[in-house]
Amino acid sequence: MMSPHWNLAMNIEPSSEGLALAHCRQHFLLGPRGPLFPYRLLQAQGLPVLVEHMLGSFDGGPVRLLELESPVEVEGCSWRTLRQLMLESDAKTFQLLGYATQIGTWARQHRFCGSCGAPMMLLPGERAMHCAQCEEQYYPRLSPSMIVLVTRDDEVLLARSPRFAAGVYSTLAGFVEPGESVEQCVMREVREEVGVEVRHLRYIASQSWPFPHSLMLGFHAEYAGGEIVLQPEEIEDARWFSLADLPPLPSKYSIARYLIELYRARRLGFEEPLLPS
Ligand SMILES: NC(=O)C1=CN([C@@H]2O[C@H](COP(=O)(O)OP(=O)(O)OC[C@H]3O[C@@H](n4cnc5c(N)ncnc54)[C@H](O)[C@@H]3O)[C@@H](O)[C@H]2O)C=CC1
Ligand SMILES: [Mg+2]
Ligand SMILES: [Zn+2]
Repeated sequence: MMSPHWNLAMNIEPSSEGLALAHCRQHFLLGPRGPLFPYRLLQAQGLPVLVEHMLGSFDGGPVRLLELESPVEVEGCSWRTLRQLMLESDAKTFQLLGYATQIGTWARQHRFCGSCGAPMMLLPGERAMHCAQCEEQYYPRLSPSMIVLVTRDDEVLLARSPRFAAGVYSTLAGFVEPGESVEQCVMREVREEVGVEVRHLRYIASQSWPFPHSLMLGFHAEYAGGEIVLQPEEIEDARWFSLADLPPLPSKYSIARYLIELYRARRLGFEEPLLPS
């Protein structure tokens, strides 16, 4: 597994040196040299900054996040979605942007206490917002989600959501609901989305996924019975594909892709892929 090249370090000395990202609702400001700007340069633009967070260090220098109220125009720059940037970035930049977008989303959504409505303050030395009235802490939100490759010998069950790029098929995924285990979630989501039963779940690996704040828990599961029945609206198509003849697959940074390539490698005796970090 690849290890991160940047470190979470909130206690970096405040100074106007280093780099910064400008983020607003899963969009980043993009300059001629990408999404990372000299901090001083961004500061000088008079941007509508909602909150500022120290993210950590990247290639040895501090990186800050400026969460903006709105995606204002900046000369010579444009706004790009995190999804577009995923396709254009190297792995470590995507990891930094994924982290930044999760912190930015949380910071934007937790300025006021959800219980009493009072303005909140950042807890010193922690990534948490604090309500003094309720004595309540709010940490960044994470949504556990399962993702599963359903297998039947040399075939795998892949599906399309109407949101996918043309031709792309992927594994099944879904959010864990209150009161259920991840294993129960796998069984339920597979039943709901494609109408089949699975058995012999095998946990494979996890991945932080910033769309918008999922923690993906990845499985392989064997087909146990039933015919494919598509869930209306959610699933546009689902089929069995032979490992020798797979359709276009999702991003190389996705655990979906990893789960498929890992199974193929194990069945057909190829070298195993690396888990995207
Ligand atoms: N990294 C990867 O390889 C992949 C990651 N994913 C991620 O898995 C997650 C779940 O996948 P979906 O099929 O979209 O989920 P899903 O099958 O549970 O359906 C999505 C719907 O669930 C509802 N929902 C329930 N709990 C929710 C929550 N905590 N947050 C948001 N919506 C919630 C909403 O109505 C939403 O429209 C998403 O974050 C998606 O981006 C999905 C496929 C591949
Ligand atoms: Mg789903
Ligand atoms: Zn409160």
